[in-house]
Amino acid sequence: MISIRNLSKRYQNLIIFQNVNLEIDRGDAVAIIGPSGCGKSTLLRCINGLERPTEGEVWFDGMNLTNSKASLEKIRSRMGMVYQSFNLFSHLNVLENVMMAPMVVNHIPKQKAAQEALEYLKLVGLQNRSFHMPNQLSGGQKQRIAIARCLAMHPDVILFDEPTSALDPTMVDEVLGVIQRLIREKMTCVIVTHEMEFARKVSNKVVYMDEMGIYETGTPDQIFLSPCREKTQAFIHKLHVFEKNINEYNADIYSFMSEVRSYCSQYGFTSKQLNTINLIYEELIFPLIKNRGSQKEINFKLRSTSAGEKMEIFIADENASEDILLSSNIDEFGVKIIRASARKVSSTFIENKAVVHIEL
Ligand SMILES: Nc1ncnc2c1ncn2[C@@H]1O[C@H](COP(=O)(O)OP(=O)(O)OP(=O)(O)O)[C@@H](O)[C@H]1O
Repeated sequence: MISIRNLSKRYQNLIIFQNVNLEIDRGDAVAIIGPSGCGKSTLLRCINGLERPTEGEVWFDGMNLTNSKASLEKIRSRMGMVYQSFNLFSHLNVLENVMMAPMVVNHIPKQKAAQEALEYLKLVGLQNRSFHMPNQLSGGQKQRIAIARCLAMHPDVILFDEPTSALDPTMVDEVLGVIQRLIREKMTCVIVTHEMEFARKVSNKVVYMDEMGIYETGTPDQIFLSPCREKTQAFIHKLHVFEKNINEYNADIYSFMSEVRSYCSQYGFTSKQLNTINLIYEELIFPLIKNRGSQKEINFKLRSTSAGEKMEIFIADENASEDILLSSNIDEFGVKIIRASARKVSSTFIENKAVVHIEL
């Protein structure tokens, strides 16, 4: 239905995303998630032609939207958009807000437009507010009116741009409930959202954006239960990371431990865990650096979940083979103490680097 091909967007020298490819089929509910500022809303605006992509194409039912000959107005009427900020006409009542576009754009006679508008207001549970003005409604009600207004144009797909971000938390569910109903009724929906639980529950495709593009896509189970890539994992599990490249010039245990200590106190590490990190530095990292005899670095990464239930260390060395990291180059006794202090120690090879993984 919608095919996004090699789409890129830049503002002057600022690359927002590049080489985005995505297929959206009829009946899909696609959730677009990712950190703030990664370009989710910009991608949505490029899909419906509100924003012109720098490169690439968006195809909608066989029509190339990026081709200037395409009638954007005609296409937009089949592609509804619901914004964070509702965008209702403040001088029109609820019914008139919903009737407006069908009458003006599709030339539907007034009586028929009113009849249909009432149906859609009923669908979003607000038929008894038809003659209210927007300023008499709560945020959640305004957003449901915005959805009714969108439905009145009989769109083939609805793009939701953070539909609940501007709402008081008590009103989020009433709006998500309406969207969920549309999805159940097989309306094709693309939803940019920060509501992870909702995305997981209602979508059939999840797109995680990061690093100037689509970083990982999958089913909700793939993305939320077992994401493959590191940044997706960090985002989903709300991981905090402390990272440092250590070489022979900055291998100073006092400054290293002072940085680690301030990170650890922020994220609730125990003093026993802190002692283990100190030990790891002395018995594992420092001997490795000493034996390096070059300017090569060792990457140290401390990672923890926000709830503090998992705390891990990754030590990556691109020069060492897997076994060297944990045996021959370093003092066996030191490794034994580390093993005794940590929950789990293992080593693997990732992207040509030997990596020791220690769970504290
Ligand atoms: N007209 C513009 N000119 C320059 N930069 C822009 C413009 N519009 C957006 N940006 C930048 O593009 C980046 C992506 O913005 P966008 O709103 O698409 O991100 P987002 O992922 O939807 O963020 P959020 O989740 O916070 O809404 C941001 O850094 C933003 O500042």
